[in-house]
Amino acid sequence: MLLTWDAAAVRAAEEPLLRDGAPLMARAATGLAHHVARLLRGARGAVRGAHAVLLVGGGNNGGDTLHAGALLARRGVRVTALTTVAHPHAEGLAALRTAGGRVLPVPDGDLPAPVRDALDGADVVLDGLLGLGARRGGVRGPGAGLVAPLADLRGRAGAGPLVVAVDLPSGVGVDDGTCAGPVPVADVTVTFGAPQPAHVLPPAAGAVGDLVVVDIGLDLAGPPAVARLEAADVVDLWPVPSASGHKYVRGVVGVVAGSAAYPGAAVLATSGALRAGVGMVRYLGDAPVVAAHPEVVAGPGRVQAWVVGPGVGPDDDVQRSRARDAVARAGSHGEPVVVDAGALDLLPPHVPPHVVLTPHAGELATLLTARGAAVSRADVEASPWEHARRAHEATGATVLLKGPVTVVVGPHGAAYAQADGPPWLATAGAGDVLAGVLGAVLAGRAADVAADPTLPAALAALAALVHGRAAHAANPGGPVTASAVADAVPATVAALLGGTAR
Ligand SMILES: NC(=O)C1=CN([C@@H]2O[C@H](COP(=O)(O)OP(=O)(O)OC[C@H]3O[C@@H](n4cnc5c(N)ncnc54)[C@H](O)[C@@H]3O)[C@@H](O)[C@H]2O)[C@@H](O)CC1
Ligand SMILES: [K+]
Repeated sequence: MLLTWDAAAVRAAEEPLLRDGAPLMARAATGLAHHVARLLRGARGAVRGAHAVLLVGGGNNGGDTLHAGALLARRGVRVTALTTVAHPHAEGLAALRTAGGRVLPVPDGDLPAPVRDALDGADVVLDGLLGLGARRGGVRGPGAGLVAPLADLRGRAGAGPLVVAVDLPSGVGVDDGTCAGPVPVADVTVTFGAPQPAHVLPPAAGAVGDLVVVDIGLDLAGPPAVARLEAADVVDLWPVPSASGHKYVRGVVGVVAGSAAYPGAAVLATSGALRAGVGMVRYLGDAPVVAAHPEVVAGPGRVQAWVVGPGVGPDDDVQRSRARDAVARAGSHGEPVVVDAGALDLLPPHVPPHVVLTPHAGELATLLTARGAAVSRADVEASPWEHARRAHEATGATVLLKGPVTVVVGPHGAAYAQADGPPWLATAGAGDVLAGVLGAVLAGRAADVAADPTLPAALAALAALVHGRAAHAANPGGPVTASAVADAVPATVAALLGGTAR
């Protein structure tokens, strides 16, 4: 599991070490220079003779970058520092100059020709404008003028420089993953001590690239902020049937899905549940689910978890009433419920955390707006983490917000950000499959869910992980259909449980 700590926790961990005189900046710069050299060797076969351009801001992030530049210069790299403040880190600047690095001040406004030429000729650009000290609003001042030219250079297919973010892509909201202004997009981010929420939360996570953590000796004592489940975590969470387990012990999922307009949603949600290895699926509705899946039992009966809402239309009073009943039962009897799509407007004022909402950004905006906050889809997309949290706080439910990075928020600080699926996964019906997979894992672990209010969040992240990986497996590198994603779930689970996955 990848754990992150917020800026205050990282600073608190640094503080006693700095008081004792531990050379944290030297450790950070040494690790940074090591990874930049490794990347240069990989990209061009040699470190010596490469051209590194440093984007230098006014704080210690710029200091790390200048010191790393000095180390690279000593290894034969031609280093140019583009300084965006009048007084960059003094020691770092002196070290770079002593090592033979060149320094070019960047003014406000148009970039002078030598600055443009330096960027044009760079093999690697180190983004050291802002790190932990970034205040909300993106990069301001002369540094902001470097972001667009850098993006243009990266756009040159195969010919642009490698971009390495120092600690964080400059200007991201460290604790909430927002990008309120222009942010340089990195190929690799080298962070120090511990990852932070912005490394995993959208939209900032999209600017991080590959994440490398350099150990500078921090002891992160407090609770982590946002987690990301990895392949190795699946075996601890997935409901694996015991040899003696019968179908009721393995979990029965009740599905309330589909309507005349969207019968396919019911088939896909049911596919997701079946392929994830549930004991049995009971289907309530008129869609041709049993024809598609003969193993499904039509009609009511005992279930361990519900999936309600996929393809349920706003005028379908019968399905809506069934969905409403399932959500109400979750409050009184404790069966977990996945509430998706057409059932999201049926929530009572407050529900327990084993009610898991699975909206996309537009649906979350509608849900929050219905509860008195004027929120647009764009607001949610700009700050998915904040809005998922608000939805959890407003409803009590565990919230899984779908997107390129799926964010999950539950009670007691349970929080996950999963980036497992390819962009191809943004396809009709994929969300129905996810709802089914999540219903299956909730049913399979219903007894544990009753005992641990944070478990639904972990299981929601688990379902997102498996769903995303199934999309990769369905057609590596190419388009997928929702049905193909569902079909890939059993082998994906087997690989993850068998330890054959990466
Ligand atoms: N504290 C420590 O001992 C360590 C810090 N390290 C580095 O230090 C960084 C944090 O350093 P700082 O606290 O100096 O902060 P930063 O270097 O992130 O930035 C602070 C500076 O940026 C300015 N600034 C803030 N928001 C801005 C914006 N939106 N646009 C333009 N300028 C803005 C501030 O006025 C200040 O001058 C970490 O990210 C890491 O790279 C590492 O050297 C490891 C050890
Ligand atoms: K940075």
